[in-house]
Amino acid sequence: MQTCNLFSITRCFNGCRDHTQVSGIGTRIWNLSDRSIELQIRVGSVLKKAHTLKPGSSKRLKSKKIYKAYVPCGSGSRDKAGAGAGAGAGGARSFLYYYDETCHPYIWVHDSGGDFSRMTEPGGEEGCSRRVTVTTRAVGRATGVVARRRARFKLTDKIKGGYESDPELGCDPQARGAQSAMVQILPMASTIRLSISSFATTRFGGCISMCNSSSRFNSLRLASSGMDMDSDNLPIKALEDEGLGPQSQNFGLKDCKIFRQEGNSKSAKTIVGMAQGSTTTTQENALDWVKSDKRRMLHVVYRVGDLDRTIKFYTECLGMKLLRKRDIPEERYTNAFLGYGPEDSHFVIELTYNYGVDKYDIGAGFGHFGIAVDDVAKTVDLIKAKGGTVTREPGPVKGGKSIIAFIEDPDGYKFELIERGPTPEPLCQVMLRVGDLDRSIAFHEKAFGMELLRRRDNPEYKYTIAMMGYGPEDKNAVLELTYNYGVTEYDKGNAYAQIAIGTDDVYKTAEAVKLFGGKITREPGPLPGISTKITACLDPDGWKTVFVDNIDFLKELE
Ligand SMILES: C[C@@H](O)C(=O)SC[C@H](NC(=O)CC[C@H](N)C(=O)O)C(=O)NCC(=O)O
Ligand SMILES: [Zn+2]
Repeated sequence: MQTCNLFSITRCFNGCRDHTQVSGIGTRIWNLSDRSIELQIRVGSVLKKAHTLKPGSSKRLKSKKIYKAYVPCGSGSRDKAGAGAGAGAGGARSFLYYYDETCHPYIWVHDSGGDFSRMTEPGGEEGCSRRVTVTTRAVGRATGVVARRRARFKLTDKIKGGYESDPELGCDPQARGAQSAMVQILPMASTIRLSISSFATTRFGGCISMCNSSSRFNSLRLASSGMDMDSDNLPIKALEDEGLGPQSQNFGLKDCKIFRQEGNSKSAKTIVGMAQGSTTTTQENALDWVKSDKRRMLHVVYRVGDLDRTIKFYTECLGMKLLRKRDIPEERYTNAFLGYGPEDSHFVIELTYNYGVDKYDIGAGFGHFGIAVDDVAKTVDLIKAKGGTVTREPGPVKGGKSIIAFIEDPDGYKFELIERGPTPEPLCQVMLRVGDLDRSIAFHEKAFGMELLRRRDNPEYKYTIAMMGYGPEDKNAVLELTYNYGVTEYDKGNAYAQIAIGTDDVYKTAEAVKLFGGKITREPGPLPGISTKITACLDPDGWKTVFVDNIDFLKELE
């Protein structure tokens, strides 16, 4: 875990009271590290500005708005999971809000994926304790507040130490003595999960800010102790345990050399170690959440060249029902949903017909869809009678006992017919080929919260399969991952699109995906034109999954 040293100072007027800045004064961000960093200013996920701060240099950001500043901790660094939190160049590791309407050294509010924290100071008195109310709320992208929680913090200022003057700012901090703020965080709310990383001034005068790969799964961490606000002992305890006593919670500037902190390597290592510990905490929090999230495989999406041709085959040969169709002329495509039961309780197929496109390349990575039938031979006979294509006659699977057969639909998609007793989920498999089975199992367990239901190695035929899903294989649709010995990559073609999975929180889901090595290809938020919140991602093999907000999904079906 690398630390970076950022320090901000802003124009103040007199004493340490909350002021609304005169417009145009702005906030100055210092780079106290020994390497250039890129300061990325975004609104939402849109990169508005990028500034390169050389060591010891600073940049004044003129705004009265809350900024979300991406601060890559070390150029090119990536967080442990290998995915940067932001899309920014240089491997932005975390992004921070800062509030530029206070003349106090900044408590950087770590934030990720849409949490929004605003510090407001109800006009404290100079040099005395003040209450800082931090209101955190999880907001969807411009979709308003999802949840609002409050915590009240007691900020006790002790005026001592010294600012370096900053002629540019015209604010001569010397004139009013320096500031350093002792912060005692007395959380009033027991459930708040807020990640505040801070400028912790070590006993040796260094200003160190922790840029941990923050995520929604963080809890409050001063120096990234990973302490959860829910715990009785406060972060202060963790720091004391590490010999970083109360004085280490200065948010202020005491002894802080503006241009180069003389931080003590020991304390830095300690804090870094704590930060690494907190990354584990973060991952543990994410795992817990992912496992507790209400998830279900909703539908599999793929493209066909003739919608009516496919609908006819699926209904007449495979016994599916046409559940609904939707035409999106402005986007020049039509969807048809087919399955063996209603979408609010069954895994279904979402066909996509793009106007004028009658052929797709299925590629080599897509394997098959699995359909459980009570009599494979009978089904095969029906398909043959309808002129369908049978590519593998009914019989026991090679190296196993299950009776299977393979057929192809009009576009060439393979369907495995699997002989099975009555099941609530006849559409029971999506088989995709992967290049590293252990990597794929771990990813689907951690990032998707799936369970490894079955793993079967077939050395005779040089392949291994793993069944992953959210419930028993005979009652739920599963993702069948197939590894062929020695094959690490497949051409994915352009026909198969993705699986859609339901979730209670697309924002947290996206964070967990990033945390465990997935790539977010569509930031969480509402689809244009409809309010359904989704996020899209790629797994380590490049297979796409879309997560859909459970409540929005049901509203779409109404
Ligand atoms: C468990 C059941 O749903 C299966 O899909 S296993 C079927 C078996 N799979 C493979 O052979 C996978 C490896 C293959 N090289 C591939 O990449 O698809 C299969 O297809 N067996 C064929 C048979 O005739 O039994
Ligand atoms: Zn299969």
